[in-house]
Amino acid sequence: MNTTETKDPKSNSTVVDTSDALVTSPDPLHPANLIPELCKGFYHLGWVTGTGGGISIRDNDKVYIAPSGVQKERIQPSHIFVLPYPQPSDVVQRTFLRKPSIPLKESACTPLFWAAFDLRNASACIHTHSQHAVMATLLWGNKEGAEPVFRVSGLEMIKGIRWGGVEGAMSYLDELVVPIIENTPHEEDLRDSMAQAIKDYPKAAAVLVRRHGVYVWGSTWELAKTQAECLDYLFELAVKMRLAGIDTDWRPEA
Ligand SMILES: CSCCC(=O)C(=O)COP(=O)(O)O
Ligand SMILES: [Zn+2]
Repeated sequence: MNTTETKDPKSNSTVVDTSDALVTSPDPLHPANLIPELCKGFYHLGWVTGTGGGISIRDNDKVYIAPSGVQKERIQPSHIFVLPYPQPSDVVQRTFLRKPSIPLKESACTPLFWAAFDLRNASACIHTHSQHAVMATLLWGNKEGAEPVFRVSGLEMIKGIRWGGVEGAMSYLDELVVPIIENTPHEEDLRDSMAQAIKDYPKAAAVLVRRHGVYVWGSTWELAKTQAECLDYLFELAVKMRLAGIDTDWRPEA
C-alpha cells in the first residue's frame, strides 16, 4: 500500500492511498466487489437509474463508498473510496484511506450513509430512487398537519423488516411505520433531517425522502438488501391498494 499522506487541496481532505490495494480481492464478498455487483442488480430494479442512489458497506473500521454521479451499473472495484470508521460525518474535514486514481468524487449520500452507521450501528445502507418509494411519499403524510409517515399493516412482507432495521424481526401483526423527510436541492443537506427522523422513530428501518426516494439500512449488507426489497414491495403494493380504494390500515387480530 502506498502510505504517502497527501492533502487534497480541493476538498481539504486527507488521502493516504491511491493504489488499488484496499479494493482488490479475489473474494466476491469483498465490499469493493460487492458494491459494483449489487448496484448492477439495483439498476435493473429501477432503484439507481440515471446515476442516483447506491449502497455503502461498512466492514468494521472501514467504509466502502461508490463514486458520485456515475452510471451505478458500470462501477468497477477500482472506483471505490475507502474511509476510516469512525470519523465525524463532516463534509469539509473528511479523511480517506483510499481514493480512486482517476478524478471521481465520493457519493453525495455519504453523510446520510454515515447517519445510519452512527445512529443505528448499521453495516450497510442503501439509497434508492424507486418510483414505488416516491409514490408512497406522495400519497402518505402529505396533508396539512398530518404526521409525515408512511404506514401499512396486514401484509406478510412486514415480517421481512427488523425493528430499527437492526433488531428483531417484525410480525405479521405489527404496523410498519416509515418517517418521511422533505427533500432538499442537495443530497448532503438531508443529513440533519434524516438523523432527526432516525432519533424520532427509533423503531423504523428506513427513512423516506419526499419526491426523491428512500434510505434503508441493516446490520449486514444482506439484511439491508432484503429489507430494501421487502420495503419496496410494501411501498408498491400499498400505493396500488390506496389507488384502488383498499384499506391499507386493516390489521389482523392478535
Ligand atoms: C439524478 S441523481 C440526483 C442526486 C441524487 O439524488 C443522488 O442520490 C446522488 O447520488 P450519488 O451517489 O450519485 O452522489
Ligand atoms: Zn438520491
